[in-house]
Amino acid sequence: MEKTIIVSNRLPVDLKYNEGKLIVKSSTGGLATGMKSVHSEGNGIWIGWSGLTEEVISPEQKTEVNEALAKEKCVSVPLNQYDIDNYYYGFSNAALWPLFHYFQAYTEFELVHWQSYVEVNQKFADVVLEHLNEGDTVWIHDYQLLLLPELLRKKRKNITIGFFLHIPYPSYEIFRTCPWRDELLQGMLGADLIGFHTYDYVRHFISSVERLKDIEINFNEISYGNRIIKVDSFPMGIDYNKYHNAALEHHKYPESSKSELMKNIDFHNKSNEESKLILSIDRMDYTKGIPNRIKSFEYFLNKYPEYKGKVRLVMLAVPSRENVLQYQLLKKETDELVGRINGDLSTISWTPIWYFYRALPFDELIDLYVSSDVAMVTPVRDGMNLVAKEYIATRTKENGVLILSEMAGAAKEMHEALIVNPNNFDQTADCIKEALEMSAEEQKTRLEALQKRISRYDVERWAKEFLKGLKVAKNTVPVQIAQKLVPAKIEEIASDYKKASRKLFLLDYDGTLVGFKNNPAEAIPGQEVYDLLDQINADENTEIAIISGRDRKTLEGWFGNKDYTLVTDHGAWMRKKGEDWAPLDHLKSNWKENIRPVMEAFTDSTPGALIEEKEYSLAWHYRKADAKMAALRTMELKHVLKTFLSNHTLTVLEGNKVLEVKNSNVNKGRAASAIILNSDYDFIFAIGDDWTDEFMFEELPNDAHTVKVGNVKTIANYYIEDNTEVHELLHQITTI
Ligand SMILES: O=P(O)(O)OC[C@H]1O[C@H](O[C@H]2O[C@H](CO)[C@@H](O)[C@H](O)[C@H]2O)[C@H](O)[C@@H](O)[C@@H]1O
Ligand SMILES: O=c1ccn([C@@H]2O[C@H](COP(=O)(O)OP(=O)(O)O)[C@@H](O)[C@H]2O)c(=O)[nH]1
Repeated sequence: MEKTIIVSNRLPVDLKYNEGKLIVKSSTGGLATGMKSVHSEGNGIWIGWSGLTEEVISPEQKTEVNEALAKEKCVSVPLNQYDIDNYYYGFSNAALWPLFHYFQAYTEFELVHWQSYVEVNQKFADVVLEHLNEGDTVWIHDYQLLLLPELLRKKRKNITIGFFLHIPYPSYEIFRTCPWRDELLQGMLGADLIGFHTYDYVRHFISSVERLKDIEINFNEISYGNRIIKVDSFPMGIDYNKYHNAALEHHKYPESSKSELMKNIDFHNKSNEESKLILSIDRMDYTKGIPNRIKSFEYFLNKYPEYKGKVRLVMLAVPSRENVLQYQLLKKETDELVGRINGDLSTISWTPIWYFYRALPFDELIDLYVSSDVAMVTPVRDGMNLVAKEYIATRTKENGVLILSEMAGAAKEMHEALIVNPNNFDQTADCIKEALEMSAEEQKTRLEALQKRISRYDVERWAKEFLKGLKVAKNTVPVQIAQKLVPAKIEEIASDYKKASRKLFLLDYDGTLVGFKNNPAEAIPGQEVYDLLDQINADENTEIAIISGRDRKTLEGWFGNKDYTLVTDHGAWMRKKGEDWAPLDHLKSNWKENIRPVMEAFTDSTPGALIEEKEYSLAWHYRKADAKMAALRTMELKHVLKTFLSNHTLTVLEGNKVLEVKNSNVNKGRAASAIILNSDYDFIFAIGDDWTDEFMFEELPNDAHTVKVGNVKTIANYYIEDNTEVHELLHQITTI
C-alpha cells in the first residue's frame, strides 16, 4: 500500500531517560505540534531524530527506544553528539536559521558545520531509502534538510517528493552570502513541489533560483532537467478544534482541579477589578522579539502610567537551542531586562512581568490562552507563528485582542489583529492601550472574522492542500520533448508537401536561414540562401514568409524586391505578399527613453556588449562579450528590466545571446496567426532556432510541421542539430 513518509529533523515525540526509565513526551515547536494530527491519521511513518544521541543509550535502550517509536509510527535517524553539535547547533541553527531570519551578523559559516550538514542529510536519506517503496510520497520539512530532496531524487528518479520550508525564505541579497548557496538550491530542486508559508517567501526563492541557476521559470513552475518543479504558498494552520475544545473544557474546570498557575491568575484577577493580563508565548529565540516586547511594555507603562498596578505581562519563554551562544546571550538579556523592570516598577501587590522560562504542559498553556485579555505576538521575523492562531482558537467567549507583528508570516492572513512593527515601541504601546480599551463589540467582530478563517484553514486543510498540490506537480510533465527529424519523417513531410494545394513556409532568419555571426550586421544572406528561397517560391501555390526579429530597414534591404511575406521586429511590422508594410498593432515606443539608460549602463560595464535600437524594441546583444561575464550581467540586467517593466505592457525576450525589450502584445505567434488568418493553407512548415520562435510554433495548427534548430527545450514537433542542416532540409522537402 502506498504511504506518505514525513521527514523532519525532530520527531513529534521527544524521548528522555530519567533514572533509567524512558519518558516519551510531545515535542514543542510549531512543526511538531502542527503535523502531529496529520501523521496520526495517515497510514505512513514519520522519520526524524528522537532527541537522544547515540552516545547516551545502550544497545538495549536502543531497542526499547525503537519499539517506543514504532508504537508512535515513528522511525529514528541515529545521530551522535558530533552531528548534533555541527549539523543541528552548527549549520542549521548558527548559519541557516539566522541567515534566513535576516540576522546576518549572527550567521557563522563554518566548513566543519557544513560538512556535517551534508553527512547528516545523507544519514536521513539512508533511513528514508530503507523505508521507501515504489509509489510512496515523501514530505520533507524545513531548513535542517535542504539537501534531502536531491539526495533522494538521485537514487529514486520516480518518487514523489514534497518540501516545505517553515521559516522565512530571505531575499536573494541575503541568501547569496551563503558560501554553499548553490548546493542548497540544488538540494531543494530535487523536490516536485516546494512550499512556503507566504508569497513573499515564494518570490524570494524564485528570484534566487533565477539569479543563481539560470534555469527557465514560468510563473511558479521551474523547468529543471526533464522535470517541472512547482513552487507555491501554503500558509500553515493549527488543529483548531483541539484548541477550541480545550478552551471550552477549561471553562468547566471545578475549582479544586485548578493548576497552581491558574490559581495565581485567579488571584491576579481578583486583586483589582480592572486588572488585565497580556500574554506572551514563544521559544526563547532572538527572532521572536522578546526584548523588544518587554521594552515596549515598559514604554507603555511609562507612557500611560494609569495602567501601572492594573496590567501584567505574562511571559512564557520555552528554552531552545541553549548550546548556541546567541541564545545564551538572549536569555541573559531577557533575565536582566525582566529583573530591572520588575525591580523598578513592582509594588507590594503588583509585579509588572510574570516570567516563566520553561515549557508548560498543554492544559496550562490553555489556562494561559483562555485567561489573557490580550496576546502580544511580536516577533522581529517569523516564518508563520502558530501561537497567534492558537490564541484566537481559544477565545470561546468572543473576547480578547491579538497584537501581531507585521514580520510574522501569520500577519498575511490575520488582518483583523492589531498589526504592529515590533521595532516601533511608540506604536506598540498605543496598540496595547487600544487593545486594553477595545469595546466588547469590536473585539467580537474582529475575533469572529479571525476565527472563521483560522478554523477553515486548519492544519488538516493545509496538509491536504499541500498533498493535492504535490500530486498535481508530480503529474505536470514538461512540455513534450521534440523528436529528432529522421530521413523517414523528412520523406513524410515532403510527401505532404507534394500532395498539398496551398503551401506556406514560415522561416526564421538569424540562426536558421543564416548562421550566427558575432556582429549581427555580418549575417547577410548569401547567394545560396537567395537561390534556395527563390526555388521554393517558384513552386506552384507555395509562399514564403520570413519572420524575423530584425528591423524593417534591414529585411527590406535584403528581401525588399522579393515576392515573400516579410515580418520584422518580432511581429511589430508585416509586409504581406503583394501588399505594403503595415504595423500589426498600434504601438508606443516612448518607453525607450527610460530603458535605454539602463541598457547603456550595462553595456558600459560589459565589454563587447552592444545595444541595437529598433522601431519598437531595444535589444542588448552580448554575443561578443566574455561568456562567463555575459551570463552574470545578463541575469542582472534581466532582473533590473523585469522590475522596471512590471507595470507596463512590455516584456523582456531572451533570444540567442540577446535580451530584447518590446511590447508584450507583439510576438511571432501573433504574426504567424495574422498570416494564416482567412487563408486555406493545407501545408504549413515552420522552422526557427530561438525562444522567440516558440510563440510561432505555439500558434500554428496541430497539423503544421514545426522544427527547432538545436536540441533544446521546445514545443516544436521535431528538431535538427544545427543551422547547417537547414538548407538541405528545405531542399529535400521541396524536391524529393
Ligand atoms: O526543533 P527546534 O530547534 O527546537 O525548534 C522548534 C521548531 O522551530 C521552528 O518552527 C517554525 O515552524 C512553525 C510552523 O510552521 C512556524 O510557525 C514558525 O514560524 C517557524 O519558526 C522550526 O522551523 C522547526 O523546524 C523547529 O522544529
Ligand atoms: O510550553 C509550550 C509553549 C509553546 N508550545 C507550542 O509551541 C508551538 C510554537 O510554534 P510557533 O509557530 O509559534 O513557533 P516556533 O517555536 O515553531 O518557531 C505552538 O504550537 C505552541 O503551542 C508548547 O508546546 N509548549
